[in-house]
Amino acid sequence: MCSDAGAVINVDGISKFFEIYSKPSHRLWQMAFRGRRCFYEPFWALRDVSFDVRRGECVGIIGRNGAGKSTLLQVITGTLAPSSGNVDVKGRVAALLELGSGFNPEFTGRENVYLNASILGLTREEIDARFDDIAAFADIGDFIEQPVKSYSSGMVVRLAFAVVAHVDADVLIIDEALSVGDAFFTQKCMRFLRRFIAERTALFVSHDTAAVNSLCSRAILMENGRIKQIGSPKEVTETYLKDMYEAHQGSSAPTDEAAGAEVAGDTESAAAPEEFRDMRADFINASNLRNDIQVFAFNENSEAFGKKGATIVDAVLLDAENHPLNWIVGGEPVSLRITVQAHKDIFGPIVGFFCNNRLGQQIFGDNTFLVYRDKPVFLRAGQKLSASFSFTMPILEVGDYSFSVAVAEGTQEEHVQHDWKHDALLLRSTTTSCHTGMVGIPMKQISLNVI
Ligand SMILES: Nc1ncnc2c1ncn2[C@@H]1O[C@H](COP(=O)(O)OP(=O)(O)OP(=O)(O)O)[C@@H](O)[C@H]1O
Repeated sequence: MCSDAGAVINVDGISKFFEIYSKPSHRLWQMAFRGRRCFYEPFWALRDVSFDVRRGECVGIIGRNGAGKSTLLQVITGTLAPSSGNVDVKGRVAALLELGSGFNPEFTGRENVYLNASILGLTREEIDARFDDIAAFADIGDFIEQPVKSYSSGMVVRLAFAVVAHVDADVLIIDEALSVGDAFFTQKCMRFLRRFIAERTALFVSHDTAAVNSLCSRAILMENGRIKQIGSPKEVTETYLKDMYEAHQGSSAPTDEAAGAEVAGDTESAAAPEEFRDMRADFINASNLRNDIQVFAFNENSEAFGKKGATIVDAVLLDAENHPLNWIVGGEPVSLRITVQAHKDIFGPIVGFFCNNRLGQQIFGDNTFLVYRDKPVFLRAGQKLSASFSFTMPILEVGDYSFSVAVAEGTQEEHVQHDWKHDALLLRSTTTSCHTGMVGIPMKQISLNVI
């Protein structure tokens, strides 16, 4: 293939086979015969794979289990030699491949930071200067002084990501690492990745089509060791989902039909509910499709920015009687109460929130500005203010979510941000009826009419 002169990564006709032996003894024979006879069957994990990645691109690689994604990344990072073809990568490459594969389990976190960062090209002085930032990013407390073998998988990925985020890499290669961390950490990584790929280059393997669509500028679909499609993330993830759907179609169909039959029952009587409520709510909430959402306590130490003329001291979800909730159900009414402490006089406070999914995509949010536009509130230093938002909780897909909360002063267009707390309130959706789109909207009415 003709390579692109501006490419940071050039993958040119890569093929890779693994030697598959039917008996362990054949491996010994193979060594003894030194290639004069062949005792293995070649298994082609990659066949004639070619593509370029330019600076400023983030390319997502998706495909079913065994499609060859990890093998491809290992060939690109140089941990695996290709059987044929060439790879050329310009600049410093930092990779997060198999979980913790770069760590020595007997060494402490601190020792592994020094080991890994020096392998990635930093001098001892550079690592000394960055160590505190790396430890703060990993946020694993005193575990940094413990051997890595005592870490949970989440801690390993935190430390590994913290190292690669601080080595001034030109190219970042990530293999599914983000699926291991918790929601706070995933969002911190996402914020870092967005900044990183604005200027540099990343390759990102994932089964998560939302992550690929959110982060990547291009995507590659792998199938049986070959490239099936290269294109926009949207096009490529659509093909991937279509392939997955076709492969699994048989098994999921009866469940959908069962739910549909119940719902379609009596559309006339359910046509005009007195309150806004999904017409299927009773059926859904009595089944394992109920959208159970665990609510964690307000995290006052979450990452924050702002001038701190006022700070947010609490955020809580409440029921209709103003009782704090640690469990809510998607599709049901709920209130979010945000409490602000003023440290100076604030004229015209605006309090708002965003609900983010685990990729940091803002899926919904609101603020108090429009309601108080013509009657701004005056808050004196030392006073507290409570802002309340009552709404119907959308139905969330299974996964981790967070509320970011903020207080500003001024107008929608021109304001001073006093306190923006990322991920102040964590939610975990454990079961759901929502499998398409970013959230499910409760449906007031659904009907079928033969006309
Ligand atoms: N060392 C090895 N020896 C033999 N076969 C291997 C080896 N490593 C990978 N394979 C095979 O190569 C194929 C591609 O594997 P690879 O791990 O690259 O797939 P993948 O797309 O990353 O899959 P997954 O999504 O499950 O991680 C698989 O069929 C796998 O079994």
